[in-house]
Amino acid sequence: MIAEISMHRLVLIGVGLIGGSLALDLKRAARVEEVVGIDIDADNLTRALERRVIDCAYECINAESMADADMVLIATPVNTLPIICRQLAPFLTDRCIVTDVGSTKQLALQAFAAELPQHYERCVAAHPIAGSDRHGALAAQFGLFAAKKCIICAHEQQDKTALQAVEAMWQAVQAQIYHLDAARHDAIFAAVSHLPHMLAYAYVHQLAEAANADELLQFAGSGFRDFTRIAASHPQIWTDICLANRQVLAGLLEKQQQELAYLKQCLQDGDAQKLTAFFAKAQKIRESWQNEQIQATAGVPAGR
Ligand SMILES: NC(=O)c1ccc[n+]([C@@H]2O[C@H](COP(=O)([O-])OP(=O)(O)OC[C@H]3O[C@@H](n4cnc5c(N)ncnc54)[C@H](O)[C@@H]3O)[C@@H](O)[C@H]2O)c1
Ligand SMILES: O=C(O)C(=O)C[C@]1(C(=O)O)C=C[C@@H](O)C=C1
Repeated sequence: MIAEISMHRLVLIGVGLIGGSLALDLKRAARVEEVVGIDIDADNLTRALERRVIDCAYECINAESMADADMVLIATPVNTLPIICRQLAPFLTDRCIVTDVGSTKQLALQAFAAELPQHYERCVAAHPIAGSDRHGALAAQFGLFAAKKCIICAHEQQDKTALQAVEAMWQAVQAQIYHLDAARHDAIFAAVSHLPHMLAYAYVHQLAEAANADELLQFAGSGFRDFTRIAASHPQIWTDICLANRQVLAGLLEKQQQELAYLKQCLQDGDAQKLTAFFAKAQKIRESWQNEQIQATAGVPAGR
């Protein structure tokens, strides 16, 4: 059992879907007295204040916005981490913890090590496996992380109390903590998150490039909706993720082409047996994954 967390001031950099949702839950659970929001989008900050996601707003990192921070949570596109860490450096007190929520973790650890060497021990790389295709402060919601996994990629110089504080923060919003090495994390999420996003984007492009694209979209139903939901995700967020993980991802795209080539061959051969076997194997895997998800979330209060 991890100790409870109680913060006076949390500085949230990037007041969007993930950072905003975490702020809402921490405030509701009375684990933080004040959330300071920093974001480059002034309109987004206004919406965040209106929705009480944050208590005060700043458009830049400076002595005033960073004053008395117990923890800094970076929830911006992953490519912004190095510059944000560089900007933070002069304002971090010894006790302040720095953490992030980015979808790729080797880049986060590299940014912490390169830009915050004096503070590296108190930098904790984390990644909640929860989200949606929406973005910005208006998308922030209560209960987003309940019964969801949160991966922590601790490093070799990790300060134990900083690690425990970040674990306690995610436990306070009902996330389940898992630990992974950063390279392993990036390889896993290339396969189960980044690749499906690229495939959904590619498929939407294939439709859009057809001569009768409007007609195709007019008749698209729930199969189209379910397969392409994630193609509505924020372009900058996903450009950064895919580029940060490009090596593993390129290999997986190559493998996907082999799967498609196999399917094409089955069609050309009119091989119903092979096709059915292929679909049946996928169906079984998908069904058992779904059953495990249902069991894992059993008992989570409704409306979360
Ligand atoms: N969307 C998901 O499903 C999901 C899930 C888990 C983790 N993540 C990770 O969480 C992070 C945030 O994603 P999100 O979905 O909340 O995005 P979002 O677009 O909802 O929020 C990001 C916010 O960061 C702000 N921002 C961008 N650059 C900035 C900068 N240099 N300084 C300050 N603010 C800046 C944007 O204006 C925006 O308000 C990303 O690193 C992403 O990889 C996303
Ligand atoms: O639900 C979605 O829309 C998501 O894309 C969530 C999702 C995922 O791929 O599972 C996206 C990125 C993350 O880093 C974690 C979760």
